[in-house]
Order: sequence, then structure tokens, then C-alpha cells
Amino acid sequence: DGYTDPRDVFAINSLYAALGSPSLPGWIPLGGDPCEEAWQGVLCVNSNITGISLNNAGLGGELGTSLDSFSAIISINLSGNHIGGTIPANLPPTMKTLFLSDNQLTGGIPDLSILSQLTDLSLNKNNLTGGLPDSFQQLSGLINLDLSENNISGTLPPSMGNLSSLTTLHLQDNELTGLLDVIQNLPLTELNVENNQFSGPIPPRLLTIPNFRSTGNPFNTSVLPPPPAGSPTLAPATNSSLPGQPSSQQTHKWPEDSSSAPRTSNSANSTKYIKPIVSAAIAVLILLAIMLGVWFGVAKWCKRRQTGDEFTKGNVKPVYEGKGEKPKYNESLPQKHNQAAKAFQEIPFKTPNVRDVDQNQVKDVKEVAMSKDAHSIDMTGTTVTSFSAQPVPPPRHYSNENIILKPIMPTFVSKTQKSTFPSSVKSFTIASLQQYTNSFSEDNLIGEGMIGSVYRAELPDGKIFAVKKLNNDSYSQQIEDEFSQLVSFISNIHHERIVKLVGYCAEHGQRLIINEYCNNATLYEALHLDDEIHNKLSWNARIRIALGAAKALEYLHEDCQPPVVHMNFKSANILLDDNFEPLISDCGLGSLLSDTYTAQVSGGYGAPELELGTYTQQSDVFSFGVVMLELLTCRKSYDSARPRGEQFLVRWAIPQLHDIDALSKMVDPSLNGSYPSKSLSRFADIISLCVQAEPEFRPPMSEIVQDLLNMIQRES
Ligand SMILES: Nc1ncnc2c1ncn2[C@@H]1O[C@H](COP(=O)(O)OP(=O)(O)OP(=O)(O)O)[C@@H](O)[C@H]1O
Repeated sequence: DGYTDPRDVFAINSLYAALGSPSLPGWIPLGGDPCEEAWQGVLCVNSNITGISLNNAGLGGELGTSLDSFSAIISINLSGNHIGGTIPANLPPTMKTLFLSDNQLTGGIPDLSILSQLTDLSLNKNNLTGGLPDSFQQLSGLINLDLSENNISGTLPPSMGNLSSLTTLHLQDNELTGLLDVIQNLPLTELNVENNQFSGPIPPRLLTIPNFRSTGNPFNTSVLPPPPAGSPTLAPATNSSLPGQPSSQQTHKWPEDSSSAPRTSNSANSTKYIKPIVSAAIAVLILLAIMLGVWFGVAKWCKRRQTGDEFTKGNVKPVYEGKGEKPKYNESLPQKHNQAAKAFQEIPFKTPNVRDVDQNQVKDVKEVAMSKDAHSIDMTGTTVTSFSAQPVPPPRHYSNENIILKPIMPTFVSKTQKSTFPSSVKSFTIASLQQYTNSFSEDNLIGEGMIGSVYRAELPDGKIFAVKKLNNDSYSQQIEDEFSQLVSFISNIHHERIVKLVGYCAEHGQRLIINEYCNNATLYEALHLDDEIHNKLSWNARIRIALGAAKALEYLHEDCQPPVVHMNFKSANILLDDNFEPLISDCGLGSLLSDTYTAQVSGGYGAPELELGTYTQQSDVFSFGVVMLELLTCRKSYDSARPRGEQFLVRWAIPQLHDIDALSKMVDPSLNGSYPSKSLSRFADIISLCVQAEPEFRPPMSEIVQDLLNMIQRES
């Protein structure tokens, strides 16, 4: 008998048949053991299939009628295929995310009332017809809904008014009619109803939505008063939103940018009547922007820690408190401690997208990208002043699909405001940095990462700094306003276990960040490259390194407001000071990473939910668990030189973590047995908690800090 739940085997066999049995690695038409055999694009937790991620996989066929046979499925992503037929009426009630956009689905939208867990639904870019079902009553957790680019007709059903978490609604390019009143009280931050047949006056509340697009509808605004004589004329309102201005509350990214470019209005007559309202709305927005600006200047995002040695910590805030997001960690949930082993093993790391890149290949790509001239500074570039005059780009979209993130840096202050760097951070000129780094010579190059190269800079007074020169390619969309906000953002991150920001340089189109210099190796080097330091890493030193790193993450996740997700936590980003205490680098720079998936998953640090395009604090906790495993075993998180089955450290290690004999065999041999075995198994227990497949079962960092502190207290 297979390991996978037979109901799920039946369901996936049926789906496979309906899709026309395409060639998919691992998949077989009848029976099989998807969870045990890691079928491509299939996610499992324990013996249940929880996700299917086969977007852009060239699939045809239909969805079949057995989707509701999946016993515990949470996510289906089949966007970007050629799937036809209708959407089955019997969808699985466990579903949280359903992405079917950009296919060839026909027929109507089925009754959705059973999907009470749903948070994201995208059915855009299909050939759906008929009206919207009046079945949204139970969908109070729905955050994103995209039905655009179909042929949906009829009016908005009354139950849409119950979508009390909905922040993004795309209905553009359909044949919808009637009024927009039903949705006027929803907490929307993005609404697109362009190119439909909506009529009646636009409810004034909708005009205050940061991203509202409404052109191409025969709105009847005759009930509104005409504009007063002499009122300032606006440019024709082709769009009710401020193009390019991101929403300050946007927390969810869609699988693809489905917002269409503004179209020419075919309702010029009606727009002239709504101008006063639009003017008022814009005035309110500008006022809001100014207030935000003031807030931006004075707010402290991060509480400064009084002391890094707190042994107790009361009143820990919930990790998630964002609008529309449920807490990701629930203390009342059972800790699936002992199930972690099996659970994680079953999570495949591959999808049909070619993203599972060997770490060495990543390095090769990096090396090609970092061509010679990456080391030279172009002094002929534009001046700083002309730079700030460029338009604000649209909000950054991660290259991964569906990234769901808490905002990790505040969005723009205003479109026109000149960039202001925080006065607390020193500004360096390119000329001075050239002097300190010997013209960014190869000799002073300490290392190269995905977002830039790091140089050693020595000042005339003997002080040494680490200068990170951001790649221009990873930064092409950024302009000075954004860089100044990034610098402001990271200048507010203060923790004794986080690398200190010393200054910045923004000249001649170059962006550099100057940090304190850490003389000792990174933890990666200490464990895997430098025998001398490695031999000095006693068991207690390793616990202290884990504790210091845990405190830094606890601070980022639980003390910073908004919380900061590191997004690239790994041993190479843990620097060691002279006492082998850790200092975490790259904090607050997650937004510069263009491909978190490749960075984390191919390196062996990525949590399984990255497959679904989700990255949260809990994903950092997973990566932290992998670093603890590195400390315990002295094995690399991913090592292509090892036999298959041992290459990904976490997969290899998990089944052994609860077996004391296996544990004593996997521990770093260079420790020569000099560790208390109880301490070893407690360390392993924490790892098991961190690397659980389900993000919500991973503990918050404050709990891990407490566990590590308890361990240290016991030792002493
Ligand atoms: N503050 C610092 N002091 C001393 N060395 C540093 C400092 N910051 C970075 N380095 C060195 O520079 C190297 C490159 O760092 P960087 O953070 O850019 O890349 P990475 O960590 O290797 O990869 P990634 O881009 O994924 O973070 C590090 O491995 C480290 O050796």
C-alpha cells in the first residue's frame, strides 16, 4: 500500500486523466504514490496532497469532476495553461488559493459558497460567461479576486457586499452591468472595473480607493452637481487612480500583473461631472500623502532594544496583525513535532518551471553577470538632480508568482517629493569611496552576492568598512526616492546582533551601502571553508551563535513595525565578530532580491511554501532551522558533491532528528563528542520545530530564543 491517502491518489489520477495524461515527471495514470514519490508540482503534508502547482506547464484538457475528492488540498495553481471545459461545480472546501487564470475555461462561475477558506481566487483571462453567482456570503476571508478579461455579464450580486476582507478586485474587460453600490463598503485598496457596462453614479467612497480604475463604462453622473464655474480643470480623467502610485496597503501580489494599461475614456461627458469629486479625492490623497510623509520622517519603525540579554520577555505581540491576514502562528495549534520528519520529506522542491538551479550554476550566473565593468564606477552618468526627476515606477513585483508578503518597507511618500536621506546616516561621495577602496580594486573585493559586490574600504584614520555596491541590473527600476527610503528603512534597524549601517552613497547612478566591517569569517566560511575557525567552534559557541541569530530575527519579526522579513537568511549572511558572536547582514534588503526562490530553495534554505510563491516570517524561521542544522552537522545546506538523497541537508536530516543514535552519528565529527547529549537532542528538537512543512506550526522566533536561553542556562 502506498503512503499517500487513497482519496488523494484517486483525485489526482482523475485530474491527470481529465488533463489528458500529459507528460509530467513522476506522474502516472493509475495509482502511484504522489507524496512518497514526489510527483512534480505536487505538495504534500504528511500523506495528504495539499497543493498542486503546475502553472505555465503547457497543460490542456479539462479539470474533470473529481477535484472535491482531494481530502486536504489548500492550493491549486494551474494558471497559464490551455485548460478548457468548465469550472467544476464541486470544488474542494479546503481550498485557500485557486489560480486558474489565463486558460480557455468556458461556461459560468459555479456556486462558491462551499469555499469558506478561500483567500485568493483568480479566474481572469478565460472565456467565462453568464452572471456572477450570488454565493459570496461565506467568503469573508477572500482577499484577492480577479475575474477580469472574461465575458461575464449581469449585475454584481448582493452577497459581494459580504467580502469583508477583500482588498483587490479586478473585474475589468467583462460585460457587467448595473451599479457599483454593492462593493462600496469593502476594504478595497485596488479596484478595476474598466470596460464594462456599469452605470449609475460612482459611489463617492470608491473614488477614495488608492488604485481605482473605472474608464470605459457608461456611468450616469447626471445626479451629481455640475462643477462650479472657474473650478480648476483637470486633465481628462482617463483613469480614476493615480497611475503608477502604489497602494500603501498592498500586501498581496498576483500571479501576474493583470492590470491593463489605462484606456481612453469613452465617457468623456460623464467625467466632466465627476471632476469635482475626483479633485476632492486627489486633494484628500495628497493630504494623506503629506501626513504619511511626516509619519515617514518621524516614525520609528523599530523599537530600540534596551539590552540584548533579556532572559524573559513578556507580552509578545502576534507576529501577524495585518488587515485581512489571519495569524500565521496560533499557539493553540498542536505542535506537529514528531510528524515533521515525514512531512517535510514529502515536499518536492521542483515545479515544471526551471528554477531548481544548482548552487554552483547560480554562482556561475552571478560571475557572468558581474562582468569586469561591474567593478568600475561610471563617472559620466547623470547627475543626482536629474535622477530624482524620473517618474516613480510601479510597485516592485517579485519575479516569483504569488508572493504573499507583509510589506517590508513603507511605500512611497509622494510622487514629487525630493528624496531625503536620513541625517543620522553619513553620506559618502563616490570619489572618497574610490579612494578608500583603491578604485574598487579586485584586491579589495571581499565577496559577491546576488544584489551586489562587497568591498573592503580603509579610511585614512585606519577605520575599515564594508562597502556594498548594489548591482545596477538588480536595481534598474529603483530611483533615488526609493533608495533614500531603503536607507531610511535600514537606518532604523538597530540591534546588537545586526550589522550596523554606517552610511550610503547615491551618486552618478550608483547605489552603495556602507556597513561596519566584520573581521572574522562568515558562519558559512567558518563551518565549511576555514578549518582553523571551524576547530574553534565549540558546542557552546554554536549555541551562542544560534541564540544571537535568533535574537536578531526575533527583533526583525516582532519588534520592528512593520515587521521585517529577512528573506535571505543563511550562514553566508551571518558574520562572526572577534568573539565568534554572530552579526546578521542584509537585514531589510529583501526587497532588492529579484528571485528569492532561486536564492533560498536552490541553496537548501527555502521553506516548502516558496513553491506556492509565499514568503513570510515563518519562511525565515524555516531557514533559521536549516542554519541550526548546519551548526549541528557541519554539512552544507545544499551540497551537489554528496550522493543523491543527501544533497539537501534538511531532507536528509529530518528523519534522523528524533533518533538519538542517528543524531550522534550526524553531529559534526570535529566536536569529538564534546557536547552533552541532552543538549544535542534539545538543539535537534528546536530544529524539528523550525523546519516543519506547515508554516503555521513553526514557532515564532521569541519562542526559539527562549528555548535556546533555557539551554544555555541549563549548561551553566
Ligand atoms: N559587513 C561585512 N564585513 C565583512 N565582510 C562582509 C560584510 N558584508 C559582507 N561581507 C562579505 O561579502 C560577501 C558577500 O556578501 P553578500 O551579502 O553580498 O553576498 P552573499 O551573502 O554571499 O550572498 P547573497 O547575495 O545571497 O546575500 C560575504 O560572503 C562576506 O564574506
